[in-house]
Amino acid sequence: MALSKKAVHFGAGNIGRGFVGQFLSASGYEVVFADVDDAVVSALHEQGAYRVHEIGGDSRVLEVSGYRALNNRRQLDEVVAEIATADIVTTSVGPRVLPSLAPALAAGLALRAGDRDPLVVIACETAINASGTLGSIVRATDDGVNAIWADCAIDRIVPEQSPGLDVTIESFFEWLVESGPFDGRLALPEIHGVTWVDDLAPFIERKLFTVNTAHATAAYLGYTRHLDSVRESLEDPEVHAVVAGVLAETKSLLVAKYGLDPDEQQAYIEKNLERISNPHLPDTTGRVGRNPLSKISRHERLVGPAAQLAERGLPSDHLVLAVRAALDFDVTDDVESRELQSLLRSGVGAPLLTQTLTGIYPEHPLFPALLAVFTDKLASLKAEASARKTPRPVSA
Ligand SMILES: NC(=O)c1ccc[n+]([C@@H]2O[C@H](COP(=O)([O-])OP(=O)(O)OC[C@H]3O[C@@H](n4cnc5c(N)ncnc54)[C@H](O)[C@@H]3O)[C@@H](O)[C@H]2O)c1
Ligand SMILES: O=P(O)(O)OC[C@@H](O)[C@@H](O)[C@H](O)[C@H](O)CO
Repeated sequence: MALSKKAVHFGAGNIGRGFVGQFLSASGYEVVFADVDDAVVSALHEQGAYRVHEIGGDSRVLEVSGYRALNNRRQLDEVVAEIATADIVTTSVGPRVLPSLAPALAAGLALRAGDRDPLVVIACETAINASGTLGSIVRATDDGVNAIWADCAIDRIVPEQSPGLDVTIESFFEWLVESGPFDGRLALPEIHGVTWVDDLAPFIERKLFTVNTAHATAAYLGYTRHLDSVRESLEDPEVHAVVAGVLAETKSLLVAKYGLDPDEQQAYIEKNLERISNPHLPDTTGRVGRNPLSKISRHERLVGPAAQLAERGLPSDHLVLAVRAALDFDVTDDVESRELQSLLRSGVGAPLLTQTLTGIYPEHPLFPALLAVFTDKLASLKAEASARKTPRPVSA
């Protein structure tokens, strides 16, 4: 049976195959995956189906089939043509890659027939204002594009996977999409699992500053203790205390900023601590700590809440400790980790590194604490280097 609705999904990775693609397919969309990884695209094409294993209270296995798959580097024209006739475009490529999708979207929108409904674009990344940012890049080339850019908060833990297309995923999910941008131009699309909200800001900050702040803190502190899994990391009493500390700090921010009920936020914290230490879903400090440069940037899960707390005169010491631990993250197959480690060893001083990497400048109340963190890291690198140079005494 031909499906009448079409979705193009960029990024057929963990969240793309395991969550967004599966939900769109279950909602009656023909899904066209677009990815730059030849192996993933070929496997999707050749296998024609894959399975999603949901682990948790209601464990079950779901099969996804009936999709198509294209390589948006090698088959760009075909992807552009698919966008021109799609109802919806979703993404899960990572916030740093997201802007690079703008030319394909702009080209697809330029080809779109004038009488078609607006294209709905939902960037499903862990980032604030991801769809809006993508929209502003596309609109900078053509302000008249016929599209609705709807931001979302997407929450579901998909750890590193075994080779192959199947995805093992927690059964819990939350996918909140803002309804405001539709503004009477188009009925809200029927997508299984989506909750439409008028004001996304409190939800996205609550998710990013609770789930992802706790996750990143456990990952970075665990990594410095040579622990491989987030669960093991949370079992370490010192790490647990810092994670509890960051959660208390972000709670005080969320309560002050959005008037959240403190007991409800505490219940949300407890539920998420259980989720991130789920024994059935082993997650690694390497995956959760990936892209440390992004994670210590100005509006992200560590510096973002710490800066807002400092502006309100509230403490953020635990968040600052997590930033310090992030500077130790040194994983060779993570590009940002290599970039971070080389910047820390480049001879640039602590004040400039603090400003460039965190986006916090000397006039900001958080600056002294972050400067102390970078100063401490540079001092420890210097001490390590001089220990390597000092010849060991010859034993008698
Ligand atoms: N894994 C999770 O628990 C989870 C949960 C919620 C949200 N997210 C968010 O989803 C996004 C992706 O995370 P993931 O865990 O699925 O990562 P992933 O690495 O498993 O998947 C990313 C996919 O994007 C593809 N890709 C990279 N550049 C591309 C490009 N230019 N065009 C098309 N495809 C491209 C990669 O080949 C890969 O298949 C991130 O923003 C992440 O924060 C992840
Ligand atoms: O995807 P990242 O790198 O932004 O963050 C790593 C994890 O915290 C993240 O993937 C969570 O598992 C996810 O955000 C849960 O919804």
